[in-house]
Formats: sequence, C-alpha cells, structure tokens
Amino acid sequence: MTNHQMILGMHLGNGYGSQSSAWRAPGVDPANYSSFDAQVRYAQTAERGKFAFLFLPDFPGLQADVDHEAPSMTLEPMMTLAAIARATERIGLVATGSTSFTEPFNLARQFKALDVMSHGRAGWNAVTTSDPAAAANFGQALASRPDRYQRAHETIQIAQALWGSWEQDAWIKDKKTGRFADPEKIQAVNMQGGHVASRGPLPIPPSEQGQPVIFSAGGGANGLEIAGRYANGVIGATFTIDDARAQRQAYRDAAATAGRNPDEITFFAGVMPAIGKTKRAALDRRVQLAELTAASRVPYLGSMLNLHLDPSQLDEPLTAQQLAVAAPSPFDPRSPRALEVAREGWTLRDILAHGVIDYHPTPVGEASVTADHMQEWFEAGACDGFWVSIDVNEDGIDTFVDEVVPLLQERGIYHHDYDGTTLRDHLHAPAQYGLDPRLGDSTS
Ligand SMILES: Cc1cc2nc3c(=O)[nH]c(=O)nc-3n(C[C@H](O)[C@H](O)[C@H](O)COP(=O)(O)O)c2cc1C
Repeated sequence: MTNHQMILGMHLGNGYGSQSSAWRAPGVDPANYSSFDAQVRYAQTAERGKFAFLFLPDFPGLQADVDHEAPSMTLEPMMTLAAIARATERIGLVATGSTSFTEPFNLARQFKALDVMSHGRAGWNAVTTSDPAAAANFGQALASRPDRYQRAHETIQIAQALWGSWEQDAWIKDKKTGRFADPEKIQAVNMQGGHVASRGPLPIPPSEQGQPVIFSAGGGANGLEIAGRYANGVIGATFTIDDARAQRQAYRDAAATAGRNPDEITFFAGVMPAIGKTKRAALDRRVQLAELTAASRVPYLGSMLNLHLDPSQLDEPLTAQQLAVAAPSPFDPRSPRALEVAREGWTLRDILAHGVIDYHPTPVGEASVTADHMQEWFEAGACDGFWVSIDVNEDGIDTFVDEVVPLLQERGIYHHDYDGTTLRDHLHAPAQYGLDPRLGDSTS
C-alpha cells in the first residue's frame, strides 16, 4: 500500500477496557458491561480522534473466570453497533460474526441492515469460531477445521451474493408512478453449498458503500486464504516489526493469489499502549490494574523465560543466577521481549506491567513513546495502520485521542479529518457490490 498515512481502528469490547480488571479501575462504573451509553461515549471519543472504525470481537458464550474478571466481549455486537450507529456519523462499525454458527441469510441481513442504518459504515469480521464451548451453545460438537473453513467460504460468498441481490437502482420509490421497486432488478441468488444454502433475494437495498466490508483476523493458512479472497481489512497478531512485515506480505501475497490487487488489503498491527506522565506512572497504572491477577501470572512468566518462578518473588527482580540461565521460550513469540525487560532489572510485578503477556505489543511511558512505536512500525512497512486496544476505556481513549493522535498528526502520518463518509472510503477499499467477479464460485 502506498498510502503515507496510517489508518486506525479501535478495539471495543466489554465496556471497560482490554485489561481484565478494568472494571475495577478508578472512575469506572462497574455496571458498564450492560451500559450502551458508555459504549456510545467511547465510540464518540474514538470518532473525535478520527478513527476509521470500531472493532468488536465476539465469542458466542461466556468465557471469563467471572469470579474476578469481566467477560471480554460486549453483550451482543450487532446490538451495540446499532446503538452506536445512531449516535455517530463517520466512524466505521466492524462486528465479529461466526460463519460456523450463523446462517448466511441472517448474517447478510443483519450486517446489511447495519450498513444501511449507518449510511455505509458496516464491516463484518468473519470468524470460524474454534472453541468447543461455543459449539456446545448451539447443541453441536466442533466441526473439523477443513469443514469449518469450507463452510466459511460458502457463508461469505452467499452473504456477498445476497448483498448484491438488489441491483443498485432497483429501489424506485416513486410516489407519482406508484412504483416502489423494480422486481426485474431484484433477483434470487440460488446458491447451494455443501454446508449452507440460500435462495434469496435479501429484502434490503444497497447502502451508501454498496455493501459491508469484510474483515479477517488470525487463523493460520486457512485464515490467510479467507483474507486473500474476501477481506479488505486484516488484524494481525505480531510482536516484532520483522514478523509484522512478513505477515503483511503473506496477506498481500494471498490477495494476489486470489487474483486481487494486494493494495486492497489493509493490514493492521495491534498495539496496547500503557500511557502515563512518566514511565513510572504508566507502569503504576498497570500495576494497580493487575493487583489481583499479577501473582497468578508469575508461573506463566517463568515458562516464557524458561525458569521456575514463584509468586513470592513478585516484588523482586530476577536474581543474577536466574538471569544467567534465562532463555526465551520458543513457544511464545512474546518471550524475547519479556527477557529484554527482565534484563533491565525490573521486579516481576513491573515486568508484567510492561504488558509482556498482553496479546499485542505494549509501548510504556509518555504518549510520545506510543507515537514513536507506531511511527517506527508504520515507516518500516510493518503495517498500514493499527488496531488500538485501550487498557481502561473511561479515561484511556481520551488520553490516546488527546495526546497520541496530535503527535501522529504533527508528524504528518495521520489524517486531521475524515475525507470520506463510508468505511470503504476510510480504508481506501474499492467498490464492491455482490460477489467479487474475479473469484471463482465454490458453492454453486
Ligand atoms: C486480533 C485478533 C482478533 C480475533 N478476534 C476473534 C473473535 O472476536 N472471535 C473469534 O472467534 N476469533 C477471533 N480471533 C481468532 C481467529 O479468527 C481464528 O479463529 C483463530 O486464529 C483460530 O483459527 P482456526 O479456526 O484456524 O483454529 C481473532 C484473532 C486475532 C489475531
């Protein structure tokens, strides 16, 4: 991608923030899990920061250890985004939807309705859902991976075909002639796959962007193929610039293999900033959040460093002897960073506060540290933008928008305002209506 400005997406989950104890943080209403008003407020702040989209992960079930932790997802992503759509104007709205446990007609209908309601701002993060606990919620055993991915291909293709089942000028709505729509321009899709099928048409006309944008996140070689064929936005899971570059290239290659232009895929690296007036303040914010969970993470930290670590050492650094034998675990890509931080002499509690077990890199310190991280990755060709995951939404989104965004703007690597109105505009994604004619149809 030749675009010289990065694109940002905001992770929106349970109403508290991405740290599991954000629900207990100072100033946070512990009832935010069920507050659509709070979600709307966070969305509006992200829009003030000119974010291209909000991204709502989803898992159909209860995953958290709710004794102390809040579930990490919103109550229901489409409902949340419907509330947000009515209270925002420009920001894109991306929800995760399972191809394994939802019929393509339902997915197509809900996402298209959101797209119309939001005037062309909807996106669908299509996931196969790989947890047996989710399958059990639908009375099923988890299907094999090849079956799940075959169904995913069929589901996405049928949904896209349904989205295109009204020609773009099919809706006449002319009071004078009395013609509401032109039935000649509203066609059945008649698609029959091995797993799913639909006759169509959908009862919904096109939106301002035609139809929703497809997103993809993770999923190995199978996920790469899904992204290469259908996605315009991809969220990676990367911990180093080199790895991010390689992942981004792999997605671009997958798009080329599918006969698409690699620039049609925007690759986002995750970032989970820890921001404070000083590095110590940023660490203290995380230390306070991890008050009840830090001890339980020590054994895992040990496994990342190839050491046996005990929670009794939480407020001490690694000993010289431990440092001498510590080695990064080959099983966790975050391990080299954990070792690097440990070698700086921090206590175990502070090592954890550096976010070394978080699921995306964590720049720690003043806002400029986060801005520097993002600039370095972006300019190294590691990504086209970032999926920003905030520790505590209540004050953290404002901090990012008020302190990091202006730095990126001053440096000329982030826009000052939206230059379009739809999610497709924000991603510089090409127009698409119905199925992509460049892709072969594997369902009919
Ligand atoms: C940044 C990111 C976000 C993800 N969000 C979700 C999600 O919300 N729901 C989900 O079921 N899987 C999510 N995943 C997981 C992948 O979509 C994929 O299902 C997983 O890698 C397992 O792939 P498999 O089906 O090939 O085993 C996410 C992955 C990444 C990297």
